[in-house]
Amino acid sequence: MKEYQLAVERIEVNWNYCSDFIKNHELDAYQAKIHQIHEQIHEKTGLGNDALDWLELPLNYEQSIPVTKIKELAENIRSKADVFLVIGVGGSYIGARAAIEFLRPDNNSPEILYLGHHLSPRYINEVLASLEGRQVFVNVISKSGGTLEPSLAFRTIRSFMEERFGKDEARRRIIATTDGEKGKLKALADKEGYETLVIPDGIGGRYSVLTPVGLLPIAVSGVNIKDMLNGAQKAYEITSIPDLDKNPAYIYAALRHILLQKGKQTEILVTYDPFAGYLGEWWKQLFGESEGKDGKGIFPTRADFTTDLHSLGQYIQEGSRHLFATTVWWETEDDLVLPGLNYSRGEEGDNKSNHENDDGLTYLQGKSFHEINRQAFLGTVQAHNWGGVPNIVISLPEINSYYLGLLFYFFMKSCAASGYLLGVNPFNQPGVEAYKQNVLSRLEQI
Ligand SMILES: O=P(O)(O)OC[C@H]1O[C@](O)(CO)[C@@H](O)[C@@H]1O
Repeated sequence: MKEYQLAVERIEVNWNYCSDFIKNHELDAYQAKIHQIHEQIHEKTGLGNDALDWLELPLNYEQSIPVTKIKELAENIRSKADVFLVIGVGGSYIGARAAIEFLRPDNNSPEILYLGHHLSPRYINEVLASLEGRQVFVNVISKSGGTLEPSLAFRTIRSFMEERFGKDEARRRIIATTDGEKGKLKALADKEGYETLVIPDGIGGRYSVLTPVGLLPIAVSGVNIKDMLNGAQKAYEITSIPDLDKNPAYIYAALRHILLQKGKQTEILVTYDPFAGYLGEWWKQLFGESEGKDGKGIFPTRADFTTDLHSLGQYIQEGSRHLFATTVWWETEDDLVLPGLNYSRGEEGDNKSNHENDDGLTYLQGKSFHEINRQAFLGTVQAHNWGGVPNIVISLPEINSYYLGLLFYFFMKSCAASGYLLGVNPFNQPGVEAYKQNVLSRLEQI
């Protein structure tokens, strides 16, 4: 490999700001291993191979996903609801929230609220209060159908809905997204006659954003889910090449693995847009649950720049050197130009009263915020690199559903390869059970 970047279909992975830490011959040495991993993923012969049904999902999505049904349900909800309540935790809500908050709901969208992702009574009370007097529709999402937080939230909301709308009308307003056969939620949905959407077998929560789990809420927000699936389809194409030097998902996996071998045990996903916060949360679950096992794995965390440069920036520049960053940079057309301040508080012609450069920022007048943000990004990756923090940069050309679908799939594919590079099963999460069992046994005693 000669360059420090790989651009395919306008997604670019750039490791220029890792050059003090990664030499391209080290990357080249991953070629054979990546070929082997590619085979394990695509032939489904590796660890956890029964959970790889997300892999080809975008390829013929019209066959594997009930897109028309999802769109019809979404249109019905959009025409009737003031509030759409998404109940779920982890992979059963974060992907949808990431897309909705990043792409921003359109004007015809109901307000979208989230429940079932924690147990705080203050929060639940506030959501309940905000439903009063409004038309409410509910999507309860749980693959297992028995996770504590969404189950408790759904019981609370069922009680509210049945009291408020009557049992019959309540059941017309509830959609359950769950397993096609098993689980308490499936049994309840059958008994009550709720509309159901099936989470395909062989797809774990954190790999499910492009299934009905994510697609119904995303469609309710007004996003074109076909565009998103088309983006994922393109990502399938460009990440289904076994060659490391042509496949951006494998490059990202190999770069992370090299950095881990060099003691960089913490990865910060950096974005420069506060609407990308849940995208970072989705990425955190994806990599955290997939890799953190058997005493291995990079600890994934996220930061929102430039905001967090004023809190974490000091540590990143000069603290313990166990960090690397992955910046996701998006081009945007949604820009704003820094205005001038051509006012005068005194008499016309009175030079003393000309305050237009009071803040010393007139040199930036007429410049766009996006360009200023870009300079902040470029200045920051360089400074952090000087401080011993390597930076991988992933760039995308536009903020839209197509490129978000592409990015979701890119990360999932990369994560599968990353897990195999580490030698772990990237599709299970046995460690989550310990806390769950412990909490449940305590709850039985209160
Ligand atoms: O969809 P479910 O079964 O409620 O699970 C929600 C989340 O909980 C976990 O099982 C871990 O607690 C995640 O892997 C999953 O995304």
